[in-house]
Amino acid sequence: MRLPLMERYRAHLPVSLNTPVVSLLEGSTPLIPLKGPEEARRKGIRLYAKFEGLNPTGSFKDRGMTLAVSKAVEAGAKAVAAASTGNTAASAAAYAARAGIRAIVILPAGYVALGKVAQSLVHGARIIQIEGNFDQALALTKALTEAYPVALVNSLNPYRLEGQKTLAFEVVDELGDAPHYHALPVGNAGNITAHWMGYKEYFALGRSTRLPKMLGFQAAGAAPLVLGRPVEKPETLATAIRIGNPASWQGAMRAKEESGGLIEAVTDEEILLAYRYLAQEEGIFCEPASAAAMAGVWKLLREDRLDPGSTVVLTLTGHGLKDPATAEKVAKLLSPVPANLEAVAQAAGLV
Ligand SMILES: Cc1ncc(COP(=O)(O)O)c(/C=C/C(=O)C(=O)O)c1O
Repeated sequence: MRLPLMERYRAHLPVSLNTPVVSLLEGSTPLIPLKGPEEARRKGIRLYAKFEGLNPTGSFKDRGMTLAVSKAVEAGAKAVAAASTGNTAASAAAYAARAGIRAIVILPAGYVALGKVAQSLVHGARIIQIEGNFDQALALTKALTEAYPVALVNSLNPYRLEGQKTLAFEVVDELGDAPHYHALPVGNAGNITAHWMGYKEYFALGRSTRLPKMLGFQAAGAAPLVLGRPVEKPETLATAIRIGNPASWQGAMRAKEESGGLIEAVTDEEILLAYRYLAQEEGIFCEPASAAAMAGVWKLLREDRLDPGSTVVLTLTGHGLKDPATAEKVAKLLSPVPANLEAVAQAAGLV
């Protein structure tokens, strides 16, 4: 029987018997062994995809939201608010509906993928689109929750990171140890901060014999952590990580430095190649931002920067259905054909 995430890892979370469990049975996502590109196979490097697109709202955000909304309800909140590039909004909308409280989401107009807007709409969230980017949306949301009785559920809320650290627990529980490397995309940087928290906690408990090197990847047009300064006008087709001034900047730096890892940039072209590889060679449909992890690992493999025989886990953070428009950038839909066998066989390339 599948457990709510908060029950599976209750001993490691800031909850008590007074904490309601607002859950959609999130977590326990599959760790899928990849065939891996030739550059990995010839060095005996094993790749695994932690597919977070199979969470209830289709992204890793559910791990943090189950805890943040549960703790907000425990504190008597009647509404939660989040700025979002889309997935935090979708998750906040779903968990607020689950809890019977209101969700207010502030989105950068024109830069949120269709699937995520649909989710926030259908769950009944109050959607406010601003004429600005995510960083401005976050500043406004912080101001709103300071001025009115609304709980902030962005990753500035520590309960979000506490929930998201459970991904590391699941990887160690399943592999029997931590991987040598853990790769993931980085936008607002809550997730890399939370992954590192989880790995350190489990290592301190003796549940693993090693700590992984954290490999964070940003889109080249939205790479403040790579440049070492905020990016005023971040641009990338991976709209989930189109963020110029990460709220968890320090957490990301700690994860990189303490783990001996790295945070580097990948281009939109490399992201699309990885996005297509995962879908067409591995059968995994993730959203573009998630593919940045694959693009980054591929780059390190080409540059011979990963140890032979090592194990690499990639967090694929969101499902590809979130952003159907991007699918058309890697595959073209053929025009309709007459409804007869000859035309169909010809279009199928069989004659
Ligand atoms: C699919 C996907 N992949 C990667 C990230 C980056 O994680 P962080 O580095 O913890 O921000 C996001 C983040 C989305 C939001 O920040 C939001 O939804 O507001 C995402 O949706």
